[in-house]
Amino acid sequence: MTRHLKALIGPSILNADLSQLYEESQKLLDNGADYLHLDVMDGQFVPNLTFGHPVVKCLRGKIKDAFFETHMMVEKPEQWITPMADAGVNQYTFHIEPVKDVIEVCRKVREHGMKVGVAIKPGTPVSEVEKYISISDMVLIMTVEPGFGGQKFMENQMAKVQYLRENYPLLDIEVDGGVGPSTINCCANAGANMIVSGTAIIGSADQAATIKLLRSTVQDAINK
Ligand SMILES: O=C(CO)[C@H](O)[C@H](O)COP(=O)(O)O
Ligand SMILES: [Co+2]
Repeated sequence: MTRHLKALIGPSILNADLSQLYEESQKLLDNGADYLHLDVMDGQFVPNLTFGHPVVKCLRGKIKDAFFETHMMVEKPEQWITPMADAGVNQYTFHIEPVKDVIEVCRKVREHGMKVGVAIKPGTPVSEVEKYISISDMVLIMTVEPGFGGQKFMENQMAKVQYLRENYPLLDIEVDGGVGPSTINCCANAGANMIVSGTAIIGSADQAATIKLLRSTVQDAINK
């Protein structure tokens, strides 16, 4: 049976009211989110600090079945594989830039029963991540400099998405950073099928309608 690409919308809770992390997360899921994108920052790989596995574990304690993707913007991703797996993470997406042995990290993530995502910053060539496609489940192409939500979308990153889609038709390709109704068309046309959107969804007056718009735009492009 041939695998078909699906349009999946994974809101980032980075700019949500983190004092209401559970309520904000549940609201996104009630409004149709396909998965939750949890931005983990260590203040070293990026100049910002968010939360770690204890918070993810608490959230999993209240939200039993949703798909959790952690976006690991950390200097030592190998250090957090076991704690995040124990916390109930489904997909462990890490940046390859600080890692010496990416293959070993991918292997360890899978050994812990999580799906593997490999991520690159805007300044990293797509050839750097292409090497790891055969041992990962998804590629994340950052469309902002990682570290903060609410930044301007970097359209010049679409060439990487287009290259990957043309060469790997069934690969899950995620974009993350400044994605919303005004930028979704170029993401969909370039070939992204997994969409992280934070500010545009969190700040939306109608989250369900925004999620629906993002998903239908991408699914229409896939079906073309
Ligand atoms: O990884 C991230 C920043 O490093 C966030 O996931 C991303 O910024 C999403 O938020 P927004 O849609 O507001 O840009
Ligand atoms: Co992110």
